[in-house]
Amino acid sequence: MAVREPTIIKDKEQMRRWSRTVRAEGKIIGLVPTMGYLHKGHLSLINEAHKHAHLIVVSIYVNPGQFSPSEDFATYPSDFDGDIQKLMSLPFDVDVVFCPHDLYDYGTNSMLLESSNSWSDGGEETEERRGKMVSCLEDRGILHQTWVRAEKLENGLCGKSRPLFFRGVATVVAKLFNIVEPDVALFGKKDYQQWRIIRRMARDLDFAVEIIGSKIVREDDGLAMSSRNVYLSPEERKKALSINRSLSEAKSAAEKGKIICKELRSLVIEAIQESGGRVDYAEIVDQESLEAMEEIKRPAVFCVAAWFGKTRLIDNVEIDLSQG
Ligand SMILES: Nc1ncnc2c1ncn2[C@@H]1O[C@H](COP(=O)(O)OP(=O)(O)OP(=O)(O)O)[C@@H](O)[C@H]1O
Ligand SMILES: CC(C)(CO)[C@@H](O)C(=O)[O-]
Ligand code: BAL
Repeated sequence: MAVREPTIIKDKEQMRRWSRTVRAEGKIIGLVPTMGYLHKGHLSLINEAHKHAHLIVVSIYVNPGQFSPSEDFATYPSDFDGDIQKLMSLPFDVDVVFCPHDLYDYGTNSMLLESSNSWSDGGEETEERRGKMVSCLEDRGILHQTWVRAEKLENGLCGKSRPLFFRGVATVVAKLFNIVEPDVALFGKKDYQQWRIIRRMARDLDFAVEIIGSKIVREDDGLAMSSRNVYLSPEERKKALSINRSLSEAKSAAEKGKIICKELRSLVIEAIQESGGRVDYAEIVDQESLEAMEEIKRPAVFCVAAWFGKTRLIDNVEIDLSQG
């Protein structure tokens, strides 16, 4: 069990002061960015951070910049007290929980924060403006106008159905890096594309942060842990097992020599559809570039997103046939 409760920091200046003070003492800082409602997947990232850093910061922030107005920003699950209890159950101390009220500049439009679906400039809400792609952030009226984009990596997979998602993720992670100034940051490979984009961003923009990807943590029955699993009915949850099951079958088939991606994709798509899921995508892509491939001849990752009822789940499996 942890000995000390984490210090809760809500203010970004205070967060930066804390980091700079401990850095001056020679401490290595590890950051684990999250949106809260912690589960064992998050705790595994924190465990990993503990191996690489002297001090650990866990951020909890549901970022309006990465949700579209039709997504679940307003209802995203949260349980702050439960999260702190889970952190206290770790065999070491988490030093800081950084949970800013907001990370964006709403200027004089702060009132709009309270009501969604409002435009920032008081202009008329026309169909044309509604049709424009906006995140919850723009929908609520902000002064923010600088975005980080990984122009190629963000296009496929989740980027197709969530066109502004990775812009929001990369930007908020860049902000967190600038505020917390960590030496190392941990991301889960469950969100494979996100992890690759953050790595690329850190490299392209010279962030002095080592980005570590951590393996997917699963429930005993194989379902990838995810905060959104809480939305699933017991029946949908059972059906959702088809994702991991079919991905594992596809990996075994590839290891036995079935390397044509079209065939492997059909196997997974059919299994998910038969179980009652709706496939958003099932793609086999290069692990680095995330470009689709026709045959598995280099390290690949098979990524899936599928809907079960109103819940969209993602999962993936790495397939590297050179690993014997
Ligand atoms: N099962 C998991 N195994 C490993 N890492 C995970 C797992 N689930 C989430 N993470 C990682 O935890 C970090 C914070 O993720 P987040 O707070 O969005 O949780 P989540 O469970 O992925 O939520 P959501 O259901 O909204 O996708 C991310 O780096 C994410 O990849
Ligand atoms: C990385 C992240 C914390 C940025 O908001 C979020 O996308 C998540 O929880 O995976
Ligand atoms: N786990 C990444 C955050 C999201 O899917 O909204």
